Amino acid sequence: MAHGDTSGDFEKSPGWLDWYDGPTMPTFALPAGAVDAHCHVFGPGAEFPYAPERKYTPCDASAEQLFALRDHLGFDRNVIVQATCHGADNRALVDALRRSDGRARGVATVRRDITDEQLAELHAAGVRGVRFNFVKRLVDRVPTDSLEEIVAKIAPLGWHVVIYFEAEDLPELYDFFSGIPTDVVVDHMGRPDVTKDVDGEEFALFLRFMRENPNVWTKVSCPERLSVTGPRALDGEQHAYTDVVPFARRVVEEFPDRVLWGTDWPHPNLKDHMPDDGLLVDYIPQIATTPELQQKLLVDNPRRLYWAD
Ligand SMILES: O=C(O)c1cc(C(=O)O)oc(=O)c1
Repeated sequence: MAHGDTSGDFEKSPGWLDWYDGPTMPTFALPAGAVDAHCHVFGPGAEFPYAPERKYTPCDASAEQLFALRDHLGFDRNVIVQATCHGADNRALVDALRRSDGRARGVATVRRDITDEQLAELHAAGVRGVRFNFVKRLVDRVPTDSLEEIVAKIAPLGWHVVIYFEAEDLPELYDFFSGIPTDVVVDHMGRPDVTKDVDGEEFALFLRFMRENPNVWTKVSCPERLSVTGPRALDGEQHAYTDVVPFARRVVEEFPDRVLWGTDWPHPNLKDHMPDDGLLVDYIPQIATTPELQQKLLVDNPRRLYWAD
């Protein structure tokens, strides 16, 4: 079956862009032990059905395909994040973790009625966090009292909370986020609008959020999602997404010990192009400009958060 097919009874959402087949070999040599700290598996749908409440149906993207990409790009490990198309059914994630020989950790999505036994099973598989999603096109909003109940259950395991939201929603969510007692990891820098000034009010609020809350980390990932003017990581482009660079570089330089990076493979819901993941790796030295910063971003930080034990 071609990689873009979706199996089982599933048909991809109209306009779906499949992940890039045959990525180039990156020019940037990743440091030994580098972690791709944000990626997903999708299905395969015939084995691990997509959730009824999903807002999109992707192409399949299996654990084997993810691990092949890991090896091709030169990563040592993955952090696999539960994608919203699987809802709170973590079977595909758990299966991928179990096949990884300890080289993958996971972030799950759970409901408030999750039991301690189920959490222990997820922990044994390699899950180390839960994801709370506030992006309206991806999920229906879960009330904060449910989320607080989940935090109380996962905190004793030493897990953290991954949050995904858009910059315009940070003012409303600021106090709730600041009250989370565990480590917190923000997906994709809180999705700044990069057409705005990096010194402007919107990004200043995000930087203040990180400054005021030393338990907050962020992924400086997804330039391909945030970029408006590009250029795109395609056709050999070594300096892609220059409009996102000032934002990511600012965060890496101010918070070098609380940043992570991931490919976001297989890049759900991109509308205008699918990046060449090899060239996406070549974006990294634009935002982490010294070997010391690269070592923290790609090796030391993710290992501290996900492989402390
Ligand atoms: O922006 C997105 O569409 C997106 C979706 C998901 C997901 O569906 O889980 O995850 C991401 O990291 C990004």
